[in-house]
Amino acid sequence: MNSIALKAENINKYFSTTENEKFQVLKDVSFQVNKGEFASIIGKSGCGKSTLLYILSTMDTDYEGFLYLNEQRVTGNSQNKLAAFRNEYLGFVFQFHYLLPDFTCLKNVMIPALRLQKKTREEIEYNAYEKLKILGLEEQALKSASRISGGQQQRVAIARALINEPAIIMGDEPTGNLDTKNTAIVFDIFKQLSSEFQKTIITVTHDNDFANKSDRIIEMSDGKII
Ligand SMILES: Nc1ncnc2c1ncn2[C@@H]1O[C@H](COP(=O)(O)OP(=O)(O)OP(=O)(O)O)[C@@H](O)[C@H]1O
Repeated sequence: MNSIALKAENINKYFSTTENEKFQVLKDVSFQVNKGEFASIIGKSGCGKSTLLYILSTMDTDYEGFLYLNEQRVTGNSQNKLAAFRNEYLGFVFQFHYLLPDFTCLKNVMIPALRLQKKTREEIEYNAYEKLKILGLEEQALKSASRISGGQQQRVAIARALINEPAIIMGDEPTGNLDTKNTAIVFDIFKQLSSEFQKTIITVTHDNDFANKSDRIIEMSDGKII
């Protein structure tokens, strides 16, 4: 049987509008994603995708319902415990790469591992090179992040998301800023990460072609999964 990487159980989320009114943005959202599955969350603007991803990423803890990641219940854990959990199990790729422009690509990839302080600097450097190699960027390793193309920058950001060997990679419009060619490259990387390396990928996207090619589409409408 497939093991479950992520399970959302009856998630409700409200935002306060005025003093006495609440607006329900997520309505009884339940679904699960298996280990190694590549899932895309789609739906019209304003349907609640980013709000959901923010909860799934453990960054937002103000919701009703339960969230399980890597077969552990994370709902109700302290902020410190959640931060440690994120460092160990989750990798993030955003629409904008947020690389440090004056640092080399290699250093950018190393930063999350240096912060974790679990390996020696030499080991981390070796691992960062390996990640850049998987992404076809060994020749860019020693260039500053500001001196490579947009597509390459996004691949460095993916390498950085992989450095701590997360079980789950979450993407918020990871191809939103890329042209067709680079979108296809990023798609193929995610596909490879899921099929070859058993990483679970959960990504919000506006790109229906991208979503259609992924293993699984989670479609939302007006705060619900449809
Ligand atoms: N902090 C907030 N306070 C109040 N309402 C919010 C807040 N954040 C989001 N909303 C509302 O919740 C709804 C869902 O927003 P969300 O950003 O999750 O949608 P989305 O599907 O990700 O949209 P998009 O595709 O445009 O990014 C929207 O109506 C939005 O206006």
